[in-house]
Amino acid sequence: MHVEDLSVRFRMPAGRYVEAVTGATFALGPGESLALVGESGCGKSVLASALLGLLPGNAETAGSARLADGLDLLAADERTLARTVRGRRVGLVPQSPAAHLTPVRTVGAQLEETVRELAGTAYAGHTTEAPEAGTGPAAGGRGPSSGASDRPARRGRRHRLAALRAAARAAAGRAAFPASHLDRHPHELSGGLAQRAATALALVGDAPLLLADEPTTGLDRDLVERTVDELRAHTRADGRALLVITHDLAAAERIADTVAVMYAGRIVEIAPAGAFFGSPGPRHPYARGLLDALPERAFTPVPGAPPELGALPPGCAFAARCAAADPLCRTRRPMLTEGVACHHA
Ligand SMILES: Nc1ncnc2c1ncn2[C@@H]1O[C@H](COP(=O)(O)OP(=O)(O)OP(=O)(O)O)[C@@H](O)[C@H]1O
Repeated sequence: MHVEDLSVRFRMPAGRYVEAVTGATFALGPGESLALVGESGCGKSVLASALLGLLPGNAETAGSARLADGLDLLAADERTLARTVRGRRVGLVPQSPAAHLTPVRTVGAQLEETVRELAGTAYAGHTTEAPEAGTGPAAGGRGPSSGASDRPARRGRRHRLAALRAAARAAAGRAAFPASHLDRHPHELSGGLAQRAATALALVGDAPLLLADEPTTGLDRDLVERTVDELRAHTRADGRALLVITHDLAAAERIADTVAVMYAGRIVEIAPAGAFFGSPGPRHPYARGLLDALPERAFTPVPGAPPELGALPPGCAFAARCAAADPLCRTRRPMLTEGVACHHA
């Protein structure tokens, strides 16, 4: 996927705008994983929603987000997005698996339904309770179990059902969800298994791009690591691209090839994960501050708070919190140049 100059703003009353995302540019290839990190409210989820065509009515977008086959996600109409993008070209690993799964249905049933929806006609009719054409009373008064002429139809139906079950089991297997738990409801699952069930749903359509929006929120550290490792494995093994949106830098370090740091709606630094988390480290003062705030590092929070996205300052949005800011920073916005948007990096 190539995202070029993607911007999203929300129209507000009295002609005001909230500039949620401005000029985001990045590329993501097969087998690669990019982590988009930043504090709450910096525009990460809005960017994800833009890629899936899930923005509310007051949103205006600009720029492009092209998939390898040339489809621009920002320009595509709802019908195209619903029929060919969500689940098929872009799989979504949700923020809260428990909320994403339907509580009253077993995991197996949900997987089968997703397989059927995404596969279209291949499994059509498997849930039809009525007898198939030529087998019911209206077709000659014979019950479904009588006569020879209905056998091929029933065999076909049984075959489709078996194929559907097999496809659902295969998806569960790929997400390491145990087949023995397919008949359980979401509330009968541990947090880890619920996460795997949600990942299995995201993998059903075999989408070449996975989008994971805060996939580790609310999980304990062990589970974060397992979830992240599993997502990473799906990317590496199958040549998928993975876009992970997270405020969890430890998870980002574990999963990403590339890190993009967002601040106040803009990507302020984009760097290979090894250089960012290791040596020479981040170049943007905000990115350095994020790492220094980690308990295992200096444990020193970035002072102050980000600006309102509806009232951004004219210069660098981070200037008010930055120890190195000078008059240039307060008046002229730094552009992203060679991976960093800072006058002093
Ligand atoms: N429909 C909307 N109308 C106006 N502003 C909106 C709308 N949706 C989101 N925003 C604003 O866009 C900004 C970015 O929000 P977003 O949810 O993308 O942040 P985030 O970085 O994902 O934060 P979090 O981690 O808390 O989800 C926020 O200031 C939010 O208030």
